[in-house]
Amino acid sequence: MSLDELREEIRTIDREIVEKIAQRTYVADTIAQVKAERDLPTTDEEQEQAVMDRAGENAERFDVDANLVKAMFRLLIELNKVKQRESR
Ligand SMILES: O=C(O)C(=O)C[C@]1(C(=O)O)C=C[C@@H](O)C=C1
Repeated sequence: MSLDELREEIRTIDREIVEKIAQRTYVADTIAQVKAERDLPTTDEEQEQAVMDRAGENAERFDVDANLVKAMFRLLIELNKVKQRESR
């Protein structure tokens, strides 16, 4: 494969990553609506721990750095919490 072809592959993957982040954010927005309707707090620490544990397991499964993957998920969770707080 040429350098251009490899970079084209990266370009496609990068777009897919952003698409998945958008999908995750959309679902989290929907969860936020449900929590607001039920007067539940925006933060659910047990759920956050479950997300982080899964992130670590999936990192191991796909042989990527667990700390890096967990840092990314921590950021995604924090972004959702900021959004959820703002929408109340
Ligand atoms: O599952 C929820 O309750 C969410 O709001 C989603 C989410 C997440 O991004 O995974 C965000 C904030 C919560 O503290 C826990 C998890």
